[in-house]
This record gives sequence, structure tokens and C-alpha cells, in this order.
Amino acid sequence: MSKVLVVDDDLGIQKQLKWCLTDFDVVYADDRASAINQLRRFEPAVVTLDLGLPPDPTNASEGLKTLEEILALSPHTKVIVVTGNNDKENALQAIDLGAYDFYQKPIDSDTMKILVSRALHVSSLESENRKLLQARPAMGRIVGTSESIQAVSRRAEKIAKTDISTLLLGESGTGKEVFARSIHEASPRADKAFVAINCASIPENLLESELFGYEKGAFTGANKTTLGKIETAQGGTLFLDEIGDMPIGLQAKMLRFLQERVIERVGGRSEIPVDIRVVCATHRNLQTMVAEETFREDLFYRVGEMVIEIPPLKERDKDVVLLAKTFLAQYAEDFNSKVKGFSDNAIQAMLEHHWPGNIRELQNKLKSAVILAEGTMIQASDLSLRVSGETAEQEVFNLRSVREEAESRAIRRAYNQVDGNISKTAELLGVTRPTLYSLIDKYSLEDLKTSA
Ligand SMILES: Nc1ncnc2c1ncn2[C@@H]1O[C@H](COP(=O)(O)OP(=O)(O)OP(=O)(O)O)[C@@H](O)[C@H]1O
Repeated sequence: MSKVLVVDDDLGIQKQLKWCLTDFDVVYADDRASAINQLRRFEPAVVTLDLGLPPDPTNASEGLKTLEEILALSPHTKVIVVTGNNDKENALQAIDLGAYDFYQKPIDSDTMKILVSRALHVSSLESENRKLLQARPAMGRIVGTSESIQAVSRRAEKIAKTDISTLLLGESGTGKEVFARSIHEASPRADKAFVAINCASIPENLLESELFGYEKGAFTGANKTTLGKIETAQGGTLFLDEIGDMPIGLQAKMLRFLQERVIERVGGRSEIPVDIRVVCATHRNLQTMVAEETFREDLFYRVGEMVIEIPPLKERDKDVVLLAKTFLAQYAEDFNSKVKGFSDNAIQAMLEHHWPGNIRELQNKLKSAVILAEGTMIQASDLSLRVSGETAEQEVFNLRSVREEAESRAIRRAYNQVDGNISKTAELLGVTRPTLYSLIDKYSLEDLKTSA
């Protein structure tokens, strides 16, 4: 039952409210201190507050103070202030301070009941809404409602507003690039470029010119001056993926760019100022690399002014199911497939699997399942997964037994529906009489044959 706190020093009124608010769990207080105690103890959603409280019940000052304290402690509480007849001024001041509603004495039980019910209704709608807002992913692209991903998203959203260099750590396929893009999109640079470069996929001798650009004639084949990724990202965000794979020789030049925010093109002599936000990512352990002297310590601290650790898929509760459903809808459309959802065993298998390849592994499994699935529901076997304790043979056996059970149930239901008429049963099931007889034999439904 919903809790309502009645704050009034008049015992008569307390009693009257007790009788009219029988649908609620009513608790009482008769001054400011006891009101605050009761508020802390019972956390009522609605408070009715008489503004005329001791020590001076003839004016509203103590009541208004109580109102302020209640709202400071618990801003979502709906406070209905009760004022003396004609005391409109204090009533309006109370509303101004944040009271939900006011009511002028004398108290009418029916009206009070309606007011309290309505306040409770609004309070529960608001609290529902707050929950929904909390469950909403903080960053648009990130699918997931688990506590771990929500916490990381909230952190990323806060960081996005700043220009701080951010290092995203996480296993392969956990969504580091998605986070980098989301940070860019939630940042004041959102309408400028987002430029990504994977330091591991570009040969060492090309990476420098790819990043910093080059002047015409800098080397054989440099026919025209070309901008590097850093300059292309001017005003926006540069995402350096696999920063741990940056050759040690290039790290000094990177450090200078990050510290001084100027670059020189390969073969160039002038310094070019750049205004860029940098987000880096790696699945490597940079600290170990620093200890092994394969990654510069000063660069490590420069790229990781803020570090975000993206949790592996296995640590995201039921997000795997949410992600799977999202991707399924997309792939079913891409591959023009009839697949509509997942069987219970597929869901269970996804929840049990360890996902060493994280979201990318999930995507790959889903793509082949959508292409290969025979029915409209994806089974664990379509995902090449197995529910614990079930061997492959058992799974096949179970599928067969499920189908057989369903068929024999359908035959019996059709038979009962047409009052035991075999021809009509066959017709209803869309099979011939001989087929029906062989199914009856197959499923040992002898009693159907005898009564026919
Ligand atoms: N939370 C998420 N919601 C929706 N899609 C996601 C999410 N996380 C990742 N993905 C998708 O999963 C795939 C892999 O993500 P991404 O490339 O960002 O991972 P990564 O950690 O950068 O991988 P790698 O370390 O291998 O480069 C992408 O297709 C991406 O769109």
C-alpha cells in the first residue's frame, strides 16, 4: 500500500484524514522535526502538510520551512499543502517553493481522497519515467541495458563534453570503435569530421605519411602534397585504433603532436597547428609494453588522460540477447530471410556461451544462422552453440521428439474437434486418410483407430 505522511498538529484533523485515506498506509507527524523523521523513515510518495505548525500555528513560516526541508531531502515527493481558509498568499508561495498542490480548509474527505490519489498517480508515473530514462542507453549507438555497459556509457558521455585524450581498453570486438564514435557524436565537435585509423593495419613505413601527410616531392611517388589523417580530422575527432601497435620510431612524433598540437608533414618544414580531439584504443596491455620499453611511458600518459575499460560481452548480463535481437532484425532484412526470433534453447545457449570474440563473434554467428536456419526461429544448433549438459546427439534427438510430440498432439486435437470422424480429421489436418492412418500407427494412437 502506498505510504502517505500527514503533517498536522491538530489531532482532530489527523483522525479525519485517517478515516478518509483508508486506501493508503498513513503515517503522522505534528511538527517539523517529526515530519522530517517520518520522511526519512517511511519515504512517503505523498505528504499532506498543514502550513500552520507549532511553535506558531497562526502563521505559515514553520510550515513553509518544513516544505523546503522535505523537498530538499526528497525532491520527488508530492507535497499537498493545507492552508487556512482564504490563505491564498501562502498557498501560492508554497507552490512557488515546489509544493505539488494546495488545499484550503475546512477539509472535505472526498476531495482530499481524490487529491491524494491523483498525487500518488503522478508520483508513480514520474518514477516510472525516471526508471525508463535510466535504462535508456546513455549513448545512442550503444545497445545494452546491463549495469556494466550503462556505467561505462555514462562515463563516456561525461568525458565526451571535454577535450581530454581518452584511451579505450577492451578485448577485441567489444565495441571500442563504436564508443569512440559515440564520444565524438556526444561532443561539441559532433558536426566536424570523425577520422579513424588502425595503426596495426598499415605498414610501418607508410603509417607516418598516412598520419601526418606529405609534401610534394618528399619521396619517390609523392606527386602532390597530401593531407594526412590528422589534418583531415581538423576541428573534429581522430580515432587511433590499436595504438599499442604504433612503431616506437613514430611514437616521438605522435607525442609532439599530442603535446604541442602542431604537426609537420613528411618532407615539410612548416609547423601546422591542429585542433583535434584524440581517442585511442587498444586490446594490448600498454603498461606491460611500457615496462618492456616497446611503448613510450610519456606517450602512454598523454593518450590515457582518461581511461575507459569496456567490459567483455560475457560481463554484460542479458545484453547478449538484446544485441542478438537487434542484429537479427537487421540481418533478416539484409538477407531477405523469414527468421523472426530465437528458440528458448538458443537464448539459453547465448547466455551460457563465453563469447571470446565478443560482439563481433555474435554478429558472425548470427549472420550464418540467419542464412542457414530452416525454420522461422533460430535454434542453438544454428548458432553452432549448445546448451550445457546437452550433447549434439541429444539435441538432435530432442528436436525430433519435440516435433513428434507436436504432431501427435495436433492429430488428437483435430480428431476431438470433429468428434472422432477420421475422414474429417484427415481433411482438417490437410493429409490423406492413409497418411493419417500411418501417423496414428507411428505415434501409437491406437485408441483413435478403434473408435473410428
Ligand atoms: N554496444 C553495442 N551496441 C551495438 N553494436 C555494437 C556494440 N558494441 C559493438 N557493436 C558492434 O560490434 C562490432 C564490433 O565493434 P567494434 O569494431 O567497435 O569493436 P572493437 O572493440 O573496436 O574491435 P577491435 O578491437 O577488433 O577493433 C561492430 O560492428 C559494432 O557496430
